[in-house]
Amino acid sequence: MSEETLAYIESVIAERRKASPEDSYVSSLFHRGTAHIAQKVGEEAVETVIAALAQDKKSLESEAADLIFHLAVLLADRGSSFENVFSELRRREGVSGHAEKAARPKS
Ligand SMILES: N=c1c2ncn([C@@H]3O[C@H](COP(=O)(O)OP(=O)(O)OP(=O)(O)O)[C@@H](O)[C@H]3O)c2ncn1[C@@H]1O[C@H](COP(=O)(O)O)[C@@H](O)[C@H]1O
Repeated sequence: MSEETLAYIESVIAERRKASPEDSYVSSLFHRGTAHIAQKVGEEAVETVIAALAQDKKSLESEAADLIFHLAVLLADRGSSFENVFSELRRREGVSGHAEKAARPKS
């Protein structure tokens, strides 16, 4: 999924949240609130893991699409966007995950 596709999905979500919840699944998610949207992200993540472990590539791709879609709704609900997520990923470029974890403040 390219950045262009994610930007398109975000624009569809911004438009559809103005519709009535009866007509639009996107709008119904916003109306049910952050906790419900977050729960949907969790459910789709679990369904993605199950599809991966079942070694079913088509289901994995379908569940991953559901996961990314619901994550886009959650980011919008919290006033954020994939652009901010991409910035964070770009900030991490060139830093090994092992080195980054070792540099985290100890809790
Ligand atoms: N990309 C998506 C998309 N991906 C997944 N889904 C929906 O996400 C839901 C996930 O299925 P689930 O079985 O987990 O959900 P559910 O159990 O029916 O829901 P709950 O009863 O648990 O709340 C399904 O209703 C899917 O249709 C999506 N719904 C909408 N979009 C995009 O948003 C656009 C606008 O949609 P509407 O707002 O519905 O017009 C669409 O044209 C698409 O581009």
